[in-house]
Amino acid sequence: MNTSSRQPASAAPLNVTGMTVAYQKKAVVENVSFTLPEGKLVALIGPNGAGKSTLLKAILGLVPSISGTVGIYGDTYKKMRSRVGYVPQRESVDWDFPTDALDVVMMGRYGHLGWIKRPGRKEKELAMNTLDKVGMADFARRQISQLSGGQQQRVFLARALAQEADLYFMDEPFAGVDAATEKAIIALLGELRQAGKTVLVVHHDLSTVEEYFDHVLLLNKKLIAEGPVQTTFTPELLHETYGGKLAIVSSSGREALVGE
Ligand SMILES: Nc1ncnc2c1ncn2[C@@H]1O[C@H](COP(=O)(O)OP(=O)(O)OP(=O)(O)O)[C@@H](O)[C@H]1O
Repeated sequence: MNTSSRQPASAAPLNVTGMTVAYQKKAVVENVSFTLPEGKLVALIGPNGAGKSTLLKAILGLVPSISGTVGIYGDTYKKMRSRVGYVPQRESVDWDFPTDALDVVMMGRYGHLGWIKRPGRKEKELAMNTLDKVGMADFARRQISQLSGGQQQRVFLARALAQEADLYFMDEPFAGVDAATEKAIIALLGELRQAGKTVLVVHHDLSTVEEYFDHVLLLNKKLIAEGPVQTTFTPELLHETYGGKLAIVSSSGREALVGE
């Protein structure tokens, strides 16, 4: 049996080693190394300016890194692109771009289709199904500029789902969404985990980390710690990550941790 072109079954969804990224020669991500376990929901947390978005973008080759390697299922991102889904930060998207919700979701299928083939009925159906999943089927033909912030976020999640990726990166999917959208996103994350997908989420609300996530990466330019939430999301490591910017408050009898 020729298995030379196959990846070992044990290759981790994501393996980053020695990642350093600088803007104008100033390092904002420094020597970061970690491996993500398969089938987990992982929170990437740290104070404003800690380098969270930059780290995601460097992994995806959207900003250049000074040093470091990225392995995705044991291969390069370029080769594994179709297995990766990315939900960018909402502010980084040009919402005036003249396109409707359904077309945005169909863009998620291009990796499967190649650029030459035009999406057909099957692709459209799949895109409609994912819009339906995020409660946006009625808005399929609405221009994205005419959607609310939470609706735009749902459309981008639908696009990532339509990609049928195995490893997802989401940059603050909960930012500025209402309680219903937050619930919808959490349900989706649960479904992805159920299906064995791995999801790395930049997250700000420390009070929900324990409830939503399995695993956590604590970043402040350097990686302070990473591991299961139970052993890594500790007051000591959070203080180390956030420094004086962290306040601990009591909420419903339980100690909750609040970021900036
Ligand atoms: N294009 C850029 N050019 C120069 N500096 C940048 C650029 N993008 C980000 N930075 C700087 O790099 C640092 C890390 O920014 P980044 O957006 O990665 O942090 P973050 O942890 O995602 O922050 P936040 O939680 O506020 O979104 C910050 O000091 C920021 O000002």
